[in-house]
Amino acid sequence: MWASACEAERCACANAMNPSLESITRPDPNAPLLRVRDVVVRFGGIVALDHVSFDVPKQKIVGLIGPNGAGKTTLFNCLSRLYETTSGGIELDGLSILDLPAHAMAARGIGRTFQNLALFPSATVFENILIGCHTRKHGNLLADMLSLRRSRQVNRAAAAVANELIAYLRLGDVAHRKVAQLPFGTQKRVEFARALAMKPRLLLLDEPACGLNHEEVEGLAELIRGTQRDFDLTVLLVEHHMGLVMGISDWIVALNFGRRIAAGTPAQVQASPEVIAAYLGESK
Ligand SMILES: Nc1ncnc2c1ncn2[C@@H]1O[C@H](COP(=O)(O)OP(=O)(O)OP(=O)(O)O)[C@@H](O)[C@H]1O
Repeated sequence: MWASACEAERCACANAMNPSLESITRPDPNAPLLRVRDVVVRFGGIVALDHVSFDVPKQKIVGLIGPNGAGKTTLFNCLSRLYETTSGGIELDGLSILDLPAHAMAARGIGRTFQNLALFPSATVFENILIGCHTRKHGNLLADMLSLRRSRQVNRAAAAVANELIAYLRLGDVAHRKVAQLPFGTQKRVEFARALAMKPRLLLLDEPACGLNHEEVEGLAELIRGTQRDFDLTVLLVEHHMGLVMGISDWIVALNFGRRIAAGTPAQVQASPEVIAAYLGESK
């Protein structure tokens, strides 16, 4: 929906800094958006991720599965820069993210939802989504503060994006209600909208089906597919709900005890003896 605008904005910034950089840094359109290479994370004696490697191709939905304690959340936390890797590399569009702080990830194009919602419960739906719009902003803050006109323009643009997302996610009826007063399924849609407000290229969804009923999970599958298409998104999805993850993913990566045990299409991964053993509790 607006990925091309983001790309143009990014190129304009790069050219303004140094025109000669454009030819050097021009992204390969066929390269994966995300590369995870040989990532190790240790917590004392626990090896949460053990030399994990995989790619997430542009504009695909990739599911990350594995039994409890497999290392899925640890990997998400590395991608959000909430955890440090012990070793290995993570690149977004060919550039390492490992030297960036967590607060820079939205501007870099990574948006995220959380397993246990991370909304502001006493703020309204509109305000929560507006926060997402401002989270991504990476212009010249001092110049904006000094210019009332510019600041008004920025706020108007953010409000327009928030209202667009409220309409897209059919949240119009509750736009000015406090999030704490809303059912859990609706709160999940608000968190989804807030993540989209950051205009991510890579959207990380952490167990979006958790706590939803059967009907809501069906709606969620349509929402993820539709959003991926309409916003040209690349999605990495951690999910225990096998019906959802197998139904919507183009590619699946399976972890167990911190190791990658399978990667392939949903059919290939479902047939993998290592995956079957891991879910039956037979794997080491
Ligand atoms: N901050 C931490 N400190 C110590 N150990 C941790 C920490 N975070 C995760 N671990 C450990 O790392 C391993 C992987 O945990 P992680 O939460 O990543 O698994 P998961 O696949 O997300 O599990 P679940 O599906 O239950 O959420 C587990 O053994 C866990 O106890």
